[in-house]
Amino acid sequence: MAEAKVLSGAGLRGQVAGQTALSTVGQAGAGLTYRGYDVRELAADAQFEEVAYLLLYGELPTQAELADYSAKLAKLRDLPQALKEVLERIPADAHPMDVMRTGCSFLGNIEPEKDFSAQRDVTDRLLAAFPAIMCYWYRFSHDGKRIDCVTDEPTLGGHFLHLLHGKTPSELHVKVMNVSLILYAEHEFNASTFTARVCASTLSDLYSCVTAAIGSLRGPLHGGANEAAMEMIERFSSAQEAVEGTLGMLARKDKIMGFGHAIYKDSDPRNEVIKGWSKKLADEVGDKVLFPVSEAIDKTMWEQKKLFPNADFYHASAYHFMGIPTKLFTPIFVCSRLTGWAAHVFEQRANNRIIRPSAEYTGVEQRKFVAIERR
Ligand SMILES: CC(=O)SCCNC(=O)CCNC(=O)[C@H](O)C(C)(C)COP(=O)(O)OP(=O)(O)OC[C@H]1O[C@@H](n2cnc3c(N)ncnc32)[C@H](O)[C@@H]1OP(=O)(O)O
Ligand SMILES: O=C([O-])CC(=O)C(=O)O
Repeated sequence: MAEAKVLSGAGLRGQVAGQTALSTVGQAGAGLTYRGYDVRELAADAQFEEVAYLLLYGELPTQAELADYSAKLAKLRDLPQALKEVLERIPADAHPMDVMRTGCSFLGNIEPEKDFSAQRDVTDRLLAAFPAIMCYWYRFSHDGKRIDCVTDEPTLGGHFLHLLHGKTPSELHVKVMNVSLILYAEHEFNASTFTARVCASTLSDLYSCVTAAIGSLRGPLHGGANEAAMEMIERFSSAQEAVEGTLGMLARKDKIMGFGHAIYKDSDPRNEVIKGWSKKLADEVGDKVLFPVSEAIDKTMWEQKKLFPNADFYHASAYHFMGIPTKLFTPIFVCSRLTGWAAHVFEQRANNRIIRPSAEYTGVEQRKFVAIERR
């Protein structure tokens, strides 16, 4: 059974900043649960839409509820013309996380959350529209193509892959996208979720909370690590090179992206799941480099530093094997984590007090003002 990490020091580490009934992270036993369910069981047997429903509506749906929910999301996939026009103005070299931030924020202008009773409908709209926001911009700016934002794919993961590649995805790829969206959905008081809750605590609107959270997820110490991990893995052309390169990075005290965790002590339960799927995809494409390189880095990090891959590390190769461009990795995280962010906003609103911690002052003592001509 995994041991709990001793949490203390800067970054509010180990301090309880609020309550949640949504997930447990790093507790002995399961490691990660969503409303009491082990994430590994959800990833093995559930559909992402079921997990979204669980987080947003409180319980797993029945067959009929899931069918209604999936039909509701399918109807909300298309983008308003005004949003398409905004996306067309964003250059190809923009960062896709900035595109997601703008897309979310702009939708908040034209379809605002009028009052908090609309919070679930706004969330469902964003959940359905995010894949198209990402892919409409990507395909227009990179291929000069105005794609149809509606597909007949039954799942959000399949819908995303279809929009990106312009064709029906394979069953294996739909399965892996589904697993990935489940693994990334919720993670207690991580930096982006805490950002969303701070914003919610001022009684701001849901679009503002999500826009703020996207900004926090973008950084390489958080969601941006999946992209950064891919860039590192691609630098090596063999396992031997990867071992030498990793030793060099450690000697230079570089941060190795996709390793370590603020809460987990010796493993991230999401890693074994996505690593298994990455291996299946590696076999499917006949990969002889990326997966062995990833494993060599993984082994070296454990031997040298007792640092383990987090959820992001093997997501990099898994996404790559499905032909997803590296710069879209973190936006996929947004499509999934929206569910956790929104569920936390609902929780914060249901029992709110403005989040306003104190600071320890380290500046100069109080002193007399000196008029400008005497300075
Ligand atoms: C989905 C997610 O957001 S998962 C996180 C994704 N982020 C990454 O993968 C970025 C790389 N990892 C990191 O930067 C860190 O491990 C974080 C940000 C995830 C957690 O940070 P912390 O809670 O401060 O880490 P922790 O307290 O366990 O660090 C212990 C020591 O290991 C080092 N360390 C931790 N992770 C790494 C790493 N990936 N590479 C090299 N050294 C590391 C720290 O620098 C620290 O060393 P020190 O004591 O000499 O300062
Ligand atoms: O919990 C964290 O600090 C980061 C993380 O793994 C996540 O948000 O999924």
